[in-house]
Amino acid sequence: MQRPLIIALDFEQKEKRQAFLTHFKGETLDLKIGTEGFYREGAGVIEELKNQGHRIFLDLKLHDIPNTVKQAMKALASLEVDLVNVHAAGGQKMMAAAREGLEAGTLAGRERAKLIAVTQLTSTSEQMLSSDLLINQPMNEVVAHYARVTKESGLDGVVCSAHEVADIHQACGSSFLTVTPGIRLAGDEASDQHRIVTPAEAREKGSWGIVVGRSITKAIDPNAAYHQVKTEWEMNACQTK
Ligand SMILES: O=c1ccn([C@@H]2O[C@H](COP(=O)(O)O)[C@@H](O)[C@H]2O)c(=O)[nH]1
Repeated sequence: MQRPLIIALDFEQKEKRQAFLTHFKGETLDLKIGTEGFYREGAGVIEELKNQGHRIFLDLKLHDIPNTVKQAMKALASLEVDLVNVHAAGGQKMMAAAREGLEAGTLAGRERAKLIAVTQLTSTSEQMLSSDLLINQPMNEVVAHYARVTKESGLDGVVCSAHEVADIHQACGSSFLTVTPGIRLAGDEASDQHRIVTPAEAREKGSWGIVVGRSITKAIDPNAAYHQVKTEWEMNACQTK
């Protein structure tokens, strides 16, 4: 994956996911399978999408004791996806164990999947951080701290909102990966997301990759919406060169 625009394939039925992809015949995509799709369809969905040539972010956000996460990552490594993740809230030992498991499960001669950690969900607001999680620090400082711990644990990057990318780059260096969901085309509903930006803003703020679900999957013309997002995301890149 190179500065990917990742489509979140969140559908309540396999048939709906498959119908959605008919809008993209002949295009190679960066796709995200999350808990909804993986719990329903199992590993078969990964195989199907890989056979079609797509690159995969398996977004299961593992969060458990270190040994359990290590063994789960070892098992997930056999799926040979491109990007996997854990929750940074699991702590340094858990994240280091995730990396060990991923390395142990990656076949010799194959490239290890990139491993990233969720800092604070993009559906979490500053107010929720303090009232629900009892974290009484500003969001950008909390996210930058989680990113620092993630880097010290040997991971490749984090999931965050684009609003925190500058602070993460300052704390961890600009080559540390920042994958940012919470992307909306101008005028689209935020729904359950709180820390949102447009694709152009994400690029301006320095996101490495963006994750886009409903702005594309719920669009009347998903292919047109995808290319609108892609143009905003890439056009900006040319301007900032
Ligand atoms: O902090 C996070 C981590 C993961 N996600 C996932 O990204 C997509 C976003 O979907 P939209 O429809 O564009 O809101 C979804 O699959 C989440 O599970 C996130 O939003 N925030």
